[in-house]
Amino acid sequence: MATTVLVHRDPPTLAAAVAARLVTRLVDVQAATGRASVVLTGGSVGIATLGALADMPARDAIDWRNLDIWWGDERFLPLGHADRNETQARAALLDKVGVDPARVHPMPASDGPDGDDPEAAAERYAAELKAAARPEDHGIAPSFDVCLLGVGPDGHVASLFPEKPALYEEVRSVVGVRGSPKPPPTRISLTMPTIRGAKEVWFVVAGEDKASAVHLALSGAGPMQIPAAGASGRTRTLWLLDRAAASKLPPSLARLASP
Ligand SMILES: O=C1O[C@H](COP(=O)(O)O)[C@@H](O)[C@H](O)[C@H]1O
Repeated sequence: MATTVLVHRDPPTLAAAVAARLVTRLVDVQAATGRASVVLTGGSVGIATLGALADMPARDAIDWRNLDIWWGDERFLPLGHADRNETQARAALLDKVGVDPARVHPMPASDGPDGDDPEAAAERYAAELKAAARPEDHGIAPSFDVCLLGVGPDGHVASLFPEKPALYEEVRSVVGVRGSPKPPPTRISLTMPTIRGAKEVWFVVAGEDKASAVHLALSGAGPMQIPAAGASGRTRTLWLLDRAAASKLPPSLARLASP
């Protein structure tokens, strides 16, 4: 499995580069198979990437109606809440392109059918993933074509935080998370085995406050301390960084993509 680190000048350049890369990858997969799937991330650079994609004429090359859209994690809040990753993704991109609503798979909200019960909501999402998994996926969730992941300053990915029980989950594809160190405290997250089932994992990370976590993840830190260290794609893992996030990496590891 190949790991590549690419460094871009600044957050807007990074967001535009990831958006362009996403167009190419999804178009290629759709040309080969007629469909594609992507897992979205929330967070600053994750949403900026969706905004950059919305602004890009090349977005029309994607067959939006044959794209399944999933989320890596969600803040467990009422539907339409401004802090939900879903709300932000819809505003930045999904409301502007011709997605098939049946193929957009938001994680449940805290005012949904399971009420304020994140574990039940996680089970509901797990059932949706299982129903979408095909025999060739060899698992209880689809083998996503691209899984986008932000990384927190503490090294968290999705809503898998250092040393928290969700990180140790080996069986379930989705878990409810309580007591998140980053607000809001209640969340839903894909588990590490589900993330690792993706064909490609792309970390998208900007900012100096992430530099230590990025360095530790890429220099052999344990995944219980730095969750990002435990996430990888089955065929490819890409670290897409801005200069500040890459500032603690040895030059031998990081290739400057936009000088
Ligand atoms: O809360 C979350 O944070 C992480 C990282 O966000 P960032 O703003 O530090 O880039 C994000 O990946 C996750 O989806 C989100 O729920």
